[in-house]
Amino acid sequence: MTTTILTVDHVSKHFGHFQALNDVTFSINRGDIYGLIGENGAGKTTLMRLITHLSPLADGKITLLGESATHYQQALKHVGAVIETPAAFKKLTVRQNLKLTAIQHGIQDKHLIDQTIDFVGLSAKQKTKASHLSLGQRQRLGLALALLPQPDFLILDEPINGLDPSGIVAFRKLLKQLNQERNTTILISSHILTELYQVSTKFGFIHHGKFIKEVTKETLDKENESGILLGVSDVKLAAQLLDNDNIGSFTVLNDHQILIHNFSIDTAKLNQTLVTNGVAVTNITRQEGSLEQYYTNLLQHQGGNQQ
Ligand SMILES: Nc1ncnc2c1ncn2[C@@H]1O[C@H](COP(=O)(O)OP(=O)(O)OP(=O)(O)O)[C@@H](O)[C@H]1O
Repeated sequence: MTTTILTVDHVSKHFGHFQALNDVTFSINRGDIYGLIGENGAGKTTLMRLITHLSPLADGKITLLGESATHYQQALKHVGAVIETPAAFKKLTVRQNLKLTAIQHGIQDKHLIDQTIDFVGLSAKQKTKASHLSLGQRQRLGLALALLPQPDFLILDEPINGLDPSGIVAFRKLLKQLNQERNTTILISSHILTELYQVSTKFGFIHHGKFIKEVTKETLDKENESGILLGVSDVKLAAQLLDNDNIGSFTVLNDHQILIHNFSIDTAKLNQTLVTNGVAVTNITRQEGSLEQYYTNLLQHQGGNQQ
């Protein structure tokens, strides 16, 4: 059963005469890692600020963990967020910042502080004041503060900014780990689309304040013609064998090629099945279309990216 964590229903936001969000409607299911994509000024941060009540909601409705009105604040206790500058106290050390957050959330378990510092890779810096941390380390501290209360839903606005390449890899692992081991649902925005592609299960696109498209990673891969490209001597027989093997969705591209819309198949096993049944396999390769390309095409259909 899918549970909806967040529903944004016909939400608009004005700053004076300027409309930053225009009738935005979408929802996020439990377990999703939802990548939010849009140009500078598209409205991503504004949307995240509305969800977390950092900015007042005037038009539309937002339902968080089933709550939209009086108990919204209660629901927010299950949300961790890093939006814009992480909210650490500069004069306090890493550890003191976490202690303070623990007190604010009534967290008694002292090990949780150690675990969280370790989890974000700041053990060596736990006695360092927040003001003396590098940009990437401050990002990690912000994440630690958001993670400490073990939220069900994590909202991250451009969290990869300022991380070095190994930091980005560690961060990706960390998000996947949170999602898989703690079933944490994540809403994340980033302009680094290659990275966003690697972590997200679904993508939402915002353009000039409008929510223009939502696509699952699976559909995106299909539309991008991404998957395992199989070169075979007999496509008809190969297709039958793939069906018998319940390999999942695939497309016969031409007389010699089949595209399997699933990167996680066991290619060695597949090769063996085909060869044993008399199908010569000429090649098995990964074919990847990019999220960047998909986004560029989407913007072209929106009539370019003029302001
Ligand atoms: N407090 C404010 N007052 C006036 N305009 C605002 C305010 N906050 C945001 N805006 C405007 O709303 C629009 C959306 O801004 P927002 O920060 O949500 O964009 P974004 O998608 O997060 O962009 P970026 O990728 O650059 O971070 C921008 O044009 C911005 O100038």
